[in-house]
Amino acid sequence: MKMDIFKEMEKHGFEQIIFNYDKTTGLKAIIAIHDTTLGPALGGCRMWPYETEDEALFDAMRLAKGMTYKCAIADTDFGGGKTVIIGDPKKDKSEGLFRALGRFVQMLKGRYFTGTDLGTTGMDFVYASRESDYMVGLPEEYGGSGNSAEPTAYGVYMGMKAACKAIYNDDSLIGRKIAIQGIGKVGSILVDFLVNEGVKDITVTDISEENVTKLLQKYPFIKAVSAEDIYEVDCDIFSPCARGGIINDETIKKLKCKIIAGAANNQLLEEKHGDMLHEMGILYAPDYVINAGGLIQVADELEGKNKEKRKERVMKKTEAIYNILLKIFTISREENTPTYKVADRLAEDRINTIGKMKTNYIPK
Ligand SMILES: NC(=O)c1ccc[n+]([C@@H]2O[C@H](COP(=O)([O-])OP(=O)(O)OC[C@H]3O[C@@H](n4cnc5c(N)ncnc54)[C@H](O)[C@@H]3O)[C@@H](O)[C@H]2O)c1
Repeated sequence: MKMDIFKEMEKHGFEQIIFNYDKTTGLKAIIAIHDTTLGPALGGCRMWPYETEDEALFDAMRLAKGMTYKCAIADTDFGGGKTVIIGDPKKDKSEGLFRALGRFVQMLKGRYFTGTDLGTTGMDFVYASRESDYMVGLPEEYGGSGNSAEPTAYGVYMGMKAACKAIYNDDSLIGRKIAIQGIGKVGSILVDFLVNEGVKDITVTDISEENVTKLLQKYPFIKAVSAEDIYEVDCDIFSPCARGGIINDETIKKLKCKIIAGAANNQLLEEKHGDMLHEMGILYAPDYVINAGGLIQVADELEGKNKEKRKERVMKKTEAIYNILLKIFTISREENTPTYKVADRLAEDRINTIGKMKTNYIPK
């Protein structure tokens, strides 16, 4: 069935969707701009061999809307946007393709900033930045803020502490049992933070044996289980740091944790799974709140403040995830409402308040 684009835009409050085709390179890219009430739209560029155009458009829209909420709750002055390139990142990349993308983004004159996401790398955007002033998250040697995994992992670590504060009235993680799904860029740094605090009972899984071996060489006391067994690990905190959609009808029955706090985007397959977690008494740290560390770094890069102090400043801002989550957990308990719904409401409240405030007339 073909998607009714304007109906979907109306339903989800979209401002603009741009279809970009470059005759020379064959670039096919969709830029979705969801909401720019707080400021220019911000959101990465994904490259994926989508089977249909509808699938690509749906992904761009879903991710762009998610960015609006993420930017709002993380206290940044940016809106939500996303780009998807239809193509195979292993075969279809070229200098021309990304420079063509850069030119299309440049045409938007700063309404939208983009950078890496699934299937794209910092170097792709070094090409794009030759044609555009609106690329972010470039490698540090090219003046960008570089890898965002560290602030993301730090935010997840702070989020775990906030969740323990809410449940045990103690934010120390020492003595807690923690199970981590995915020990890639974010998961492996998260382990460093945990070990550094003194957490001993850590169980991990990864479909990459190489990643598991590397981590166990570094920390021989860590346990590893198969990818299927991670859900059933008896733990205080389950931390999804691999892929989305992993809280679903199948896995939810297996969970033995009290808290879900991880970096993966779109952890709930459907909203109903957030309701189910709430009913089961499992405290869910909404994904776009707890994993906002990377976004906070990119937003800081765009604000263009003193580069030398960037890391310090970004980590400090990321620490605020602790307080935002505590607020969400408190409201959720007081109003008996699932945490994901509370997070959405707080994000919408901020957009509405700042949006209305901006209507006050200032003479030129
Ligand atoms: N990197 C960031 O700054 C950032 C920011 C926000 C959100 N995220 C999200 O966090 C998650 C992790 O990001 P990353 O940068 O560490 O990615 P990554 O690709 O470096 O790591 C993901 C790891 O998960 C493993 N994995 C994949 N499927 C698995 C499965 N079914 N079971 C077990 N392991 C599996 C992979 O082998 C890999 O090691 C992703 O969902 C990403 O979208 C990342």
